[in-house]
Amino acid sequence: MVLRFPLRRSASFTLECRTLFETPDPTILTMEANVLVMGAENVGKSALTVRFLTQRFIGEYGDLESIYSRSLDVEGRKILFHIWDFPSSHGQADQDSTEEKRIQWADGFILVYSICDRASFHVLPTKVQFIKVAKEGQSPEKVPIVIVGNKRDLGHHRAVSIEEGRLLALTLNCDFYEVSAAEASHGALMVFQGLAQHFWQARLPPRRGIGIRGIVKSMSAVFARKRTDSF
Ligand SMILES: Nc1nc2c(ncn2[C@@H]2O[C@H](COP(=O)(O)OP(=O)(O)OP(=O)(O)O)[C@@H](O)[C@H]2O)c(=O)[nH]1
Repeated sequence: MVLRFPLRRSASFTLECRTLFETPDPTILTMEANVLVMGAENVGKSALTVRFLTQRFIGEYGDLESIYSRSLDVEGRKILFHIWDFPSSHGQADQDSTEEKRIQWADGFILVYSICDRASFHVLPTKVQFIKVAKEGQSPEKVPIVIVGNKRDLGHHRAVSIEEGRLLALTLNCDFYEVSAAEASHGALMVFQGLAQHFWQARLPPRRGIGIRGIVKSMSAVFARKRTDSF
């Protein structure tokens, strides 16, 4: 299926998007997940999203709010992402009233900052806290949050070191990537692949250890069989 998405400004782009409904093979495991892209203004939220959707960097993205979809194959499993890209330039009042709604919609979060903009880095702890409060009652494993330091190509304007990014992510129990949406596609892809791994993990039933009872049971079964075999 070829989906046509409105893009910011007058442009539009065409995306080859194979959805779950076109996957007749029942042996392929599939799932859907909603992802919210958050962060301060101008950090590259749209650039990262469009990179993941089209592998392209188009430079200017305007301020259209959109939900995009793309499916991704990860280790033989298919995941359909719905990605809500929200421009931070929208009014603060509007943001406050609808942010909670967007957070409730989302299964996972990408928090973007620019490595050249320290203020965009400083807002992250508050955002993470806001998500955790809104998603209270759900275990952190089920609500993955990824912190992404964007604009890695602008190293000469760097205001946040990679170590600071890593440390913050560690402190907040989030994954961390530093990428350049402008330079390459693999950074955006890694971010979504990482999220996909989390979603699959959360969906798998918790692994139970065999336990002492299980070991005793298995050993008894083996010895019982041996005794029977010797008759
Ligand atoms: N050099 C460089 N510029 C980038 C990168 N990512 C985005 N930009 C530029 O940064 C500016 C903002 O990018 P957007 O993707 O519109 O940022 P945004 O966070 O969606 O901005 P809002 O919609 O205003 O919230 C644009 O001029 C992009 O071309 C990057 O990795 N490197």
